[in-house]
Amino acid sequence: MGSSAPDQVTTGDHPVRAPTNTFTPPPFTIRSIPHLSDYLTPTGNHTSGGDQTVVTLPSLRNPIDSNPFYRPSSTFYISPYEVILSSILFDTNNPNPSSNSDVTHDVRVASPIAYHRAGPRRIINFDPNKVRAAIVTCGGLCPGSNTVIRELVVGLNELYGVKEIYGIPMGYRGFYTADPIRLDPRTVHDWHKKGGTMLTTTRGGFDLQKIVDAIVKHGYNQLYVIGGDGTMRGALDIYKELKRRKLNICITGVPKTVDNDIGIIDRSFGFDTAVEVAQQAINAAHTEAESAVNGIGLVKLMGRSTGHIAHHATLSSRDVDCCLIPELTFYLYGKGGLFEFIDQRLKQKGHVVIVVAEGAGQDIIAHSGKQEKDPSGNPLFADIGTYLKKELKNWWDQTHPGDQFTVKYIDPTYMIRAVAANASDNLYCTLLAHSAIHGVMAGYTGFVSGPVNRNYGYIPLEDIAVTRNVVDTRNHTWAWVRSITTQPDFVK
Ligand SMILES: Nc1ncnc2c1ncn2[C@@H]1O[C@H](COP(=O)(O)OP(=O)(O)O)[C@@H](O)[C@H]1O
Ligand SMILES: O=P(O)(O)OC[C@H]1O[C@](O)(COP(=O)(O)O)[C@@H](O)[C@@H]1O
Ligand SMILES: [Mg+2]
Repeated sequence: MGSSAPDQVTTGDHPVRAPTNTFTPPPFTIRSIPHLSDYLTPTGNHTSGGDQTVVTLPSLRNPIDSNPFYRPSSTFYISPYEVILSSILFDTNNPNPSSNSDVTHDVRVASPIAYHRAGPRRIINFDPNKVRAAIVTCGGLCPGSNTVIRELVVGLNELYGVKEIYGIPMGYRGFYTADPIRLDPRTVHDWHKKGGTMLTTTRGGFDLQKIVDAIVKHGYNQLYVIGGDGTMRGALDIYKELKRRKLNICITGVPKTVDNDIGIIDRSFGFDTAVEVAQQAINAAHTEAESAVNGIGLVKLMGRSTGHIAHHATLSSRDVDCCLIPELTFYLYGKGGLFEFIDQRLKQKGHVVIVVAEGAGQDIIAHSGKQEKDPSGNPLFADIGTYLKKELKNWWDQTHPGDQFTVKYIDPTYMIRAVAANASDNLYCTLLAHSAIHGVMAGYTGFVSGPVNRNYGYIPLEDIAVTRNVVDTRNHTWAWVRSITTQPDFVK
């Protein structure tokens, strides 16, 4: 059988050798981080709500200067001029990629955003002896939350000498319903080895005025909020209210989401750990399917509106025949559908492993009534796993009556997030916590810390609250999934 020759390239568009030339990157826009001095005068008198109050923002040398463990070098402190680019890919042949409609989804952008670099500042705006820090965890569990809490407590104490640190139980509602827990390095010393959150967490209960009133009542002046997309939207509201009331209180977010659905940052902490634990479920499904006659191993993984865990678990495993995520529309019956693919795969190798994200395929499940929501307003989805299991059996009975067939459905749900962080997530949590502390001690507020192109930056809460990180099914990593699984693209 003769092989056909590849198409001849006749244009000069794709030179064989990489061209070298000079290239001027497009201009980038620097995102400023809110600072207390935006609405408080550093040294003077200040009017607040009709009352004459004196607000002083002290300018102090960073106490790390005199910390015997650090010996800061000339490059130790981060200057306000150091920034990180959000996009580090450029098409040197097309400086204005957004003008090309074929690449509108491309990460190469005409005008990248730049974020300020995270890290210690030479001058700080808090007297460590007057800091009362509060730490709260909100939303679902995520491996590493306890590490972030631990490192916030230890970092505040050991880097800056802060002594008054409190944990807020029960998430946002805990500000106005629960007694704070005093935290010190001894209390938290082994928390990085524990899953969950030692502070406890809840969904819902976000009452802005009650929360801010409680913050004022307790005299907190630094707020560290660990949570996901919902929590960050709440933190933005708190920041705006603190600013409206002209309060000398900083708030920062530490982005936590096992689903990895927060945008701008490279990935969220706990995600790596969750993908690692998901391998155990996929391995079990593979073993069960392989040992059966016409065996199907079906694994449902977390991922409410994004399929990152399923996507990465599939790429890591290599045993998966089909990966279904919320970003991918699919159908079961007919040509090019899931069941046709499964039929072919069973004939080829006798078993099939399917990984499905919990938010996938909601459109194919018949719904009755209105969408249920959790106390935070997140949609509560129908169980795609049990639905697929039932439909698979119906389909098989109709198309292969009497033939052996087994579906083993594994739903590890909370097992992938209710674990302690792995080594790389633990390290990541430490850097996040320290970045947050350095920013707040320098008077920055309304920001989150996170890795942007592998450098830690400060990103305004305003930006984080509106971005979402979804799986791009048009890019190379999804193409890689398809090449591993050879699953259909479900285009009718
Ligand atoms: N749009 C919003 N504005 C203010 N608070 C919110 C918003 N969305 C969620 N929250 C609050 O943030 C907290 C956590 O939200 P949730 O969506 O459950 O988890 P996560 O932050 O992990 O995504 C809850 O207390 C919820 O009430
Ligand atoms: O049953 P719970 O605790 O509400 O959590 C379930 C949800 O939590 C998640 O892990 C996401 O949680 P967050 O948005 O809080 O990070 C989803 O994948 C899942 O749907
Ligand atoms: Mg969320």
